[in-house]
Amino acid sequence: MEANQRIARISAHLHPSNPQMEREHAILRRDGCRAKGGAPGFKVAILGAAGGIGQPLAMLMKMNPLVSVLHLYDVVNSPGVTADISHMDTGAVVRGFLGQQQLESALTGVDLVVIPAGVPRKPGMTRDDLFNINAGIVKTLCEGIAKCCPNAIVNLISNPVNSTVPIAAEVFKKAGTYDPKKLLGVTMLDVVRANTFVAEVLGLDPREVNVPVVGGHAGVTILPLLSQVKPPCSFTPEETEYLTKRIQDGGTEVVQAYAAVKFADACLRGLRGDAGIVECAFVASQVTELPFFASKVKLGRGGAEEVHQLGPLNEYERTGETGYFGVYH
Ligand SMILES: NC(=O)C1=CN([C@@H]2O[C@H](COP(=O)(O)OP(=O)(O)OC[C@H]3O[C@@H](n4cnc5c(N)ncnc54)[C@H](O)[C@@H]3O)[C@@H](O)[C@H]2O)C=CC1
Ligand SMILES: O=C([O-])CC(=O)C(=O)O
Repeated sequence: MEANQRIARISAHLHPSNPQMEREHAILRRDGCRAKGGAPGFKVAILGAAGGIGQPLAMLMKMNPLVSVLHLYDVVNSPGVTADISHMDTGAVVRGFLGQQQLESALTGVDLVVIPAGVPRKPGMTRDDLFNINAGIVKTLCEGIAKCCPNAIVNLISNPVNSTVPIAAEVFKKAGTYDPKKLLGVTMLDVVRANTFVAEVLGLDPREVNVPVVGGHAGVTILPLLSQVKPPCSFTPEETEYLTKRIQDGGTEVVQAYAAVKFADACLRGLRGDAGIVECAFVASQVTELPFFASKVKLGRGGAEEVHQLGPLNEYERTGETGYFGVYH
């Protein structure tokens, strides 16, 4: 009973109609994106914030000094997650939003929207098996974005990324708000994995390794460019085969929020105007004949301001067993 009352009090506190929240909101509105007591920064919304990716992502974003306001939206459990995260003694002000009737409040005035909402894979499933459920979820969330924060940068994590990004593009086109530079599918996890696995093989610190990963975010569409690893190095055919397969299949080993945070942080540094921010992402692209493709992009105030060419590919990458690039020379 007591616990229930406490939960009710917490929920009331976190509800956007709570007077204290209203006051906080008013302060935030007056100061633009400067949070109460915090440094100037960006307003970020996480949609699906109570999930396996959403919760650690929320925690890590609360620790990011570029974030002044953090909105945590989910259809379940967001009040409890918000209470937890909001007690962290870092600058960002945290607000919780629960259920579709609060989606618009969660999105209003936001600079960056990160979307890990939707169902994850169970053993034996491919990412494509998630399409039926996640397509509808992403559509609804993107309709909210088109209405409430049409200029925000969108980091789309929900799988299958190869399909949810084109769906989001169609929603934005229909609403007349589509800016291809601002819609980015998160493939950073492929890069993070590639850096780690390549560093293991080379006996290096993963932080010193950079492996571009291009294509898409499922199975053979994930193509690590092992010929372009920095620092420059070479691999035996067996190592190439092992690393390519391990990077492609990494999603069945583990899922993690770290990569989502790393990518969101890169987007925020781009928004701030930092120079030389280049990361891989799944974006609208003319690099191949496919309409969306992951490759290196330069992140700036406008989002993915430049989509880089793939650079020279070796024989394996062009025509290797994955066959993915067989048609692109
Ligand atoms: N792009 C990438 O690198 C990665 C993508 N993923 C994908 O991210 C998604 C989430 O994965 P997990 O966090 O592990 O799943 P999860 O099931 O733990 O969390 C998903 C969250 O989304 C929420 N949700 C469901 N419908 C919603 C809606 N209409 N609006 C807002 N929130 C909603 C759920 O309540 C839940 O809290 C999956 O589709 C997964 O495949 C996961 C890891 C990496
Ligand atoms: O594999 C999954 O289902 C989640 C994901 O996208 C990844 O870990 O790369």
